[in-house]
Amino acid sequence: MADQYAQLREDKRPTEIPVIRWEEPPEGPVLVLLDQTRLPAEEVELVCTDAPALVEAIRSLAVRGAPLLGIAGAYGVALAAVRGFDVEEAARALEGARPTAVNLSVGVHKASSAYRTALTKTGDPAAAATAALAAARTLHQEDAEASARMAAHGLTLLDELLPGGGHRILTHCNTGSLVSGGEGTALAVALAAHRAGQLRRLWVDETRPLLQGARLTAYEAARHGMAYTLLTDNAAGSLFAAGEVDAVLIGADRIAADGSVANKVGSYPLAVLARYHHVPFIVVAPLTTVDAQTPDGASIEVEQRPGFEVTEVRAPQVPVAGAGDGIPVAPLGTQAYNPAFDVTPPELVTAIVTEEGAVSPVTAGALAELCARSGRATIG
Ligand SMILES: CSC[C@@H](O)[C@@H](O)C(=O)COP(=O)(O)O
Repeated sequence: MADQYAQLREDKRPTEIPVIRWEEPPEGPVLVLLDQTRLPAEEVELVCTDAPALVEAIRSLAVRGAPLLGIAGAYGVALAAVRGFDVEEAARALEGARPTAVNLSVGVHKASSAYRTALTKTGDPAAAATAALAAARTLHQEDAEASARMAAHGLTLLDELLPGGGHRILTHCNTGSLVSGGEGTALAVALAAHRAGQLRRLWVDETRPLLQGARLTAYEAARHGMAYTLLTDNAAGSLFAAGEVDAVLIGADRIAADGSVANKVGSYPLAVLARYHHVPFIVVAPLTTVDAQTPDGASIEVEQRPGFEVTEVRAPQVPVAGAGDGIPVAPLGTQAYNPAFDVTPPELVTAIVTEEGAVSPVTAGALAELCARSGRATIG
């Protein structure tokens, strides 16, 4: 037990982290996921043979983070199609697995509409399943490309906003390779700054209650050799007050048409702190995260998670299970408030960086224009 993290301290493993892949063993196609609930203690893979297994993996956060949820949702539809299950039923279950990240429904819709179109055209379920899988693969590839472009645009923006270099960047939750077909969103920008010799320090919020910052972002930062320091979420205020933060970089689960940003709970307080301390607050997200159908922040559904995630703690090496399986840190029967996300209004966001460039200041019109320019005329 004492030395289970030794390898992580001296991490020399490749920086690329395989988080999701489609495999076709003789027993039939499967979706293989890196189980993120077990990180950083161990790298364990989960093999999904049907959509219900994937729905469970999504709910338990074995697979998580907005862009990856989209990719997983698309592969989940393909899995149901290839294995001959009811595709519409699988699509509904996958889409409903978590409510806030719009990418999940985008991914599910892309694969299921490819399936329906091919089925109408050919009448052949096998050809339709092939089309659904192709749509999932395309989304996976497009996300990798978007990730690289966001990193480049984000780095340019940082250079403009902070011309002196030597950035000290604060980030929240996990937004790297673990959530993406590529190197992620906000963390991809920090990584680009690191590679350019511009990152002095990555401040990593631990991100209570499920510790995506401590378990996952620190894990990724260590693998990349970034200079990082972990802090408790409530230490951020004193860090700003000490003048130690040059910029905040976060991802997003859903961006409403007015530019309101839903992201991991704790993002909004960081935006307030950043405004008070005159520090840029930058959101990095692919255009698949912009949701034209949701007009404003108040219309975003925020996922409420079970109270035991707050009233108990558990070690990452213990598989996630239900209430009562962790170590209690509150009296039995304590009620917990456990929203998974919060919403930051557009006026607190300095810029939204997408694969098509940055929007700053953040307005409904500027976002709509960016989406229209990219061919995603879904806004408005
Ligand atoms: C690019 S990732 C952006 C968000 O999905 C990320 O910051 C986040 O909040 C993830 O939450 P999670 O509950 O771990 O899925």
